[in-house]
Amino acid sequence: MEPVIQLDKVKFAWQDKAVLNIEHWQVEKGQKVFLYGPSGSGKSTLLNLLCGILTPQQGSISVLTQELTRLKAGARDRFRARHIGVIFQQFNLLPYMTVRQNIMLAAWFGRAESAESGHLQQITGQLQLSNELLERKAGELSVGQQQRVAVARALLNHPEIIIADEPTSALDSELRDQFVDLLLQCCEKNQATVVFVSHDKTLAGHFDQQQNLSELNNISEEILC
Ligand SMILES: Nc1ncnc2c1ncn2[C@@H]1O[C@H](COP(=O)(O)OP(=O)(O)OP(=O)(O)O)[C@@H](O)[C@H]1O
Repeated sequence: MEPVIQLDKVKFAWQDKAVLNIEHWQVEKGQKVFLYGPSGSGKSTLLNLLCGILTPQQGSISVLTQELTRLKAGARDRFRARHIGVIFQQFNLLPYMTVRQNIMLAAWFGRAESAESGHLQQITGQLQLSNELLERKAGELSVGQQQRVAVARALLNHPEIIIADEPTSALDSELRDQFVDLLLQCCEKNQATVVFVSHDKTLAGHFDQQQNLSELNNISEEILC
């Protein structure tokens, strides 16, 4: 199996506070990884490193065989736009824009075919987003609808990797399970590898691999807290 994400000897500190020290970690193509750990253990920091939003002070982060630490900030942004779909905790939708406009924002930096309307229809169909809903302002949607829009935007460029940071925390447990099922089904159809972060260990069973960040990270929890 080929790794789509590989970290070696990665060290990251916020100012002088060490947060991550990871000897080796890899995620293989098509894997659906549930990454968990206590609050403050560095989950969001790790996701930001995988996306190239942050860079480590030491070590190597290879994504789809591209060494991210060798790219300048602009090149990392372009790489993320083409290859990684990110779903943020707060969804980051623009409330005054329509659902269609919010989703199509991803096409701006992405692949040319993402801007084709047939492609948009295919993604919105998978996520049960109706044509009527596409024309509504994002700020008028329920949390569950916003979540599906955030997934549609993340999938629009057919990314090889989906990274999701606690996207279920605002939902009750039944909706949470439904959302994770739908997300994983869509990722499967699009053959995307998934790294999903959550505190909520009841979701772990949906995934084929569980990774406790505290076991991966060679920094003691007393230092982190
Ligand atoms: N922008 C920042 N500046 C300084 N320190 C930061 C910053 N962001 C995070 N940290 C610190 O880094 C550590 C890890 O934070 P991080 O947000 O990655 O943890 P987390 O596991 O995602 O937490 P949570 O589950 O609560 O979201 C914490 O000690 C936090 O205070």
